[in-house]
Amino acid sequence: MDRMSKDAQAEFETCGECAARLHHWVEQHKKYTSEGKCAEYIPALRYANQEALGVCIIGYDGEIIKGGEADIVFTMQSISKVISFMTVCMARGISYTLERTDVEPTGDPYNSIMRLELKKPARPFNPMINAGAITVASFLPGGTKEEKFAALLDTLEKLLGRRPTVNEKVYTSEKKTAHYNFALAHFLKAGGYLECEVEDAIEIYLKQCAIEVTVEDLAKIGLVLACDGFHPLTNKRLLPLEIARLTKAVMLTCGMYNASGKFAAFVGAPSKSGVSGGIMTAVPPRQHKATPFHNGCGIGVYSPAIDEAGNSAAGVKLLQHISTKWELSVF
Ligand SMILES: NC(=O)CC[C@H](N)C(=O)O
Repeated sequence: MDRMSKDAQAEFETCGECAARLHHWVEQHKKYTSEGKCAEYIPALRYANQEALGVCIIGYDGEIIKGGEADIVFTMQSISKVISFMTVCMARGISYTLERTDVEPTGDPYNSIMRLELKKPARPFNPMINAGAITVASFLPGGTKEEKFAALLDTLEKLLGRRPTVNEKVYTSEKKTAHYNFALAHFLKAGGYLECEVEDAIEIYLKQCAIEVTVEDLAKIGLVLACDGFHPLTNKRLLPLEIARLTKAVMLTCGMYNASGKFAAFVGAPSKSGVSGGIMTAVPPRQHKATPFHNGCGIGVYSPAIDEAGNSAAGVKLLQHISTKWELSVF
């Protein structure tokens, strides 16, 4: 018999009830946007609506629910690191990729340069921090920066069913102020961890950060990861099983930067955030058959006011609430 507590049974809801509940939770959590601030170091991001909060959940059977400002288009920023990592793993193999970036959490801010100096050889700690992501971007398959970036778009097109666009304004605005990222790239180049020139690696990396998505797009990718790379609605395998698993492990341990431990403890689902305020979450199937989305789901959240670690302030709080109520934790 399923492990079905009375509480869990009481929580059983139809999709319509879930949607109503989600809508209510979004309204309740809007107040937490005041605990964060829009990223200002990328000039174009500071004009986002600081009070926005939107969410989309897509379940295994294609059921989709949304709440709040769910139609806003925003840039992926660091969430794109998941896509580039998977693309390089698929094109070049897992061991080749892991020789160039480890999968260990750092506990440092995402743009920290410190460990590239402290450890020799200066292999980046993981692909979810900027150092690792710039290395990974340089190793995307292709002989030119255009081919490399196209390879990343190919993966996204497979996952989303459309080829996403780049927000040129965000890209050029970040490029002007990307001093940290250039510094990281020079260190990486000196240590032999870039396949292309510094300028090209930064161009690919910043362009991937400026790819435009919605919360529904993030939920779609989250769902495929939740299902170990298999798309439950089209019955197609989009990512190899071992790459989907590896990616989820890296998301869980490193995806929320130096708040990854707390996020694992209180939300407990592989997730990746970006400084524009997006969070992509993959919720694998769970034992508690009486809870909504127990067959797994993908979640996309957007709320641009971010906390000190660079994670969406209200987004994290909302995910924590949903996880507690619907038992989303993998632990
Ligand atoms: N945390 C993030 O989303 C960082 C991405 C951003 N483009 C940067 O490199 O700084």
